[in-house]
Amino acid sequence: MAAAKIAPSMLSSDFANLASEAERMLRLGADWLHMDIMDGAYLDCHLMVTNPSDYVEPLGKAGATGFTFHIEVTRDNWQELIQSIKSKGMRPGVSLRPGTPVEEVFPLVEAENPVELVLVMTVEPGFGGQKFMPEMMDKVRTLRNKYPSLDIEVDGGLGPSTIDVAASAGANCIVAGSSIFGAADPGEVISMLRRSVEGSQNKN
Ligand SMILES: O=C(CO)[C@@H](O)[C@H](O)COP(=O)(O)O
Repeated sequence: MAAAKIAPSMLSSDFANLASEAERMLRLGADWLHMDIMDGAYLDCHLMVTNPSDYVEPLGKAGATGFTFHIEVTRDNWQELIQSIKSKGMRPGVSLRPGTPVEEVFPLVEAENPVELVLVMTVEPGFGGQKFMPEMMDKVRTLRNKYPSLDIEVDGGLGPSTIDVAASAGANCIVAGSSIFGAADPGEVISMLRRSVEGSQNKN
């Protein structure tokens, strides 16, 4: 079973106090800190850059543990990219925009040198505070049925009112920005997201 991972999106944090915001989230129980990286050229990319391979070395040096690129910009070079991400000691992941069919990521999960996480975007990438797209749950269900132990992440509009739908579809890694950073008690939201994922897993 893929373990629950709650990842506050630092895009919603106070950028003037990034270090203390990161420490606060970890203290409140976050598993990962979700960082969105964009160069302004390819705003639909989650590692929102035209050439994700340019960022492997610097992110590896900076101590990143996970590197998730978008399938839409790597259709021709994902094999080399996965290889180089792993060579820097990071976990490779692939993300897909709402309009991209889920089948496009199957080869990357089934490759000899596979990705270890699939990030299903539940909003168009770009900024926090957008509305969750429940229709993306078909992708999550398809992935969970096909790959029982895969890390499946969802990002965009996740919070107390949408988590049960995502968790019951099979998502185990939850990125949440405004619902955590905007809450009176962010620690309680982190715990609540985790309870929902673990509760859904225990039912199955
Ligand atoms: O990648 C993105 C947006 O592109 C996300 O990580 C958002 O930052 C999530 O924010 P909320 O929808 O949870 O407010």
